[in-house]
Order: sequence, then C-alpha cells, then structure tokens
Amino acid sequence: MSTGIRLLVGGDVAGFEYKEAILADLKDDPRVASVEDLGVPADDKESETYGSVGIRAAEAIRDGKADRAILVCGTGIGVAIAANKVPGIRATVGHDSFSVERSILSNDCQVLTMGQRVVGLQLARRLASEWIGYTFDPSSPSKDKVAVISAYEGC
Ligand SMILES: O=C[C@H](O)[C@H](O)COP(=O)(O)O
Repeated sequence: MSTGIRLLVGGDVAGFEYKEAILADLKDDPRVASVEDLGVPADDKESETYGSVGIRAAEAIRDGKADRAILVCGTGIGVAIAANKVPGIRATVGHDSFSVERSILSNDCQVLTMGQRVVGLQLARRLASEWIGYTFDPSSPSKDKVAVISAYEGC
C-alpha cells in the first residue's frame, strides 16, 4: 500500500478488545495517514450493535471520508453484512493470509472484518497489518470481475 491510507476501525462489544489493539497498532504504522475510531467506546460498549457500526464505516468510505476500514465483531460476519449493504462497498471476513491478500488483489475490498471469537489476537493484528500493505491493481484482469458487481449496484 502506498503511504497515506486513511483508515477507520470499529466494532461491537464482542470485538472491542481486538478493535482497540488494532487501533493502537495502526496509530504507530508509518503507512497510515490517519486512523479514526468509530467505536464502540470503552465507556459505553453496548451503545451500538454491529449493524450500525458497519453501516457507518461503509458510508464514510462511500462518502470519501476514509479509504478503508477494519471492523471487528464476534465473528466478523455481522459487520461485513452491514457494510456490504452500502452500495459500492465490498467487505469481507478475512481470517487467513491468503484471503486477506486476495480481498484486495482480486476483490478490491475496502473493508476487512474479523471475529474476536474466531481467531487469536496476534493473528488478527498480523492480518490487519498485512491487509493495509496490499493495493488493488486497476490494470489487472480482476478489474473487470469487480466491475460486474459495481455495474449491478450502479456504482
Ligand atoms: O455477527 C455478529 C457478531 O458476531 C456479534 O458480535 C455477536 O452477535 P450475537 O451476540 O448475536 O451472537
């Protein structure tokens, strides 16, 4: 990934500890231009569920306020489903290095999600770091495949 990526992190109560750890890592990462915490906050972890956090992150990316988001819930599934409801946003669960790589190089995903109840913390942190290191190649054959989805959405 080129320097200057603008990131969001977020999640629900079930992903709070991982979200906080990944947020801390990203704040120290020289590849990151900015990172914003969308919550849930430490003092009100039940304030939102995965649906609203996922949608809010995706809308911010859609609106050009950030480039990508890393979201954590219990499984990664809920935040992915929510983010994918926003037209133009491609979100996926990624719990292994190959999927995390392909989520960018094949699918040009703007959102990576993970599950705090599924993988270990150190793996989640490593996958987050790997993910921001990938950049989609718009001259690759994958571009036309992603375009099929975008055309359906009208994006
Ligand atoms: O996808 C949903 C998440 O895993 C969420 O954090 C937990 O949801 P639950 O409490 O309904 O299992």
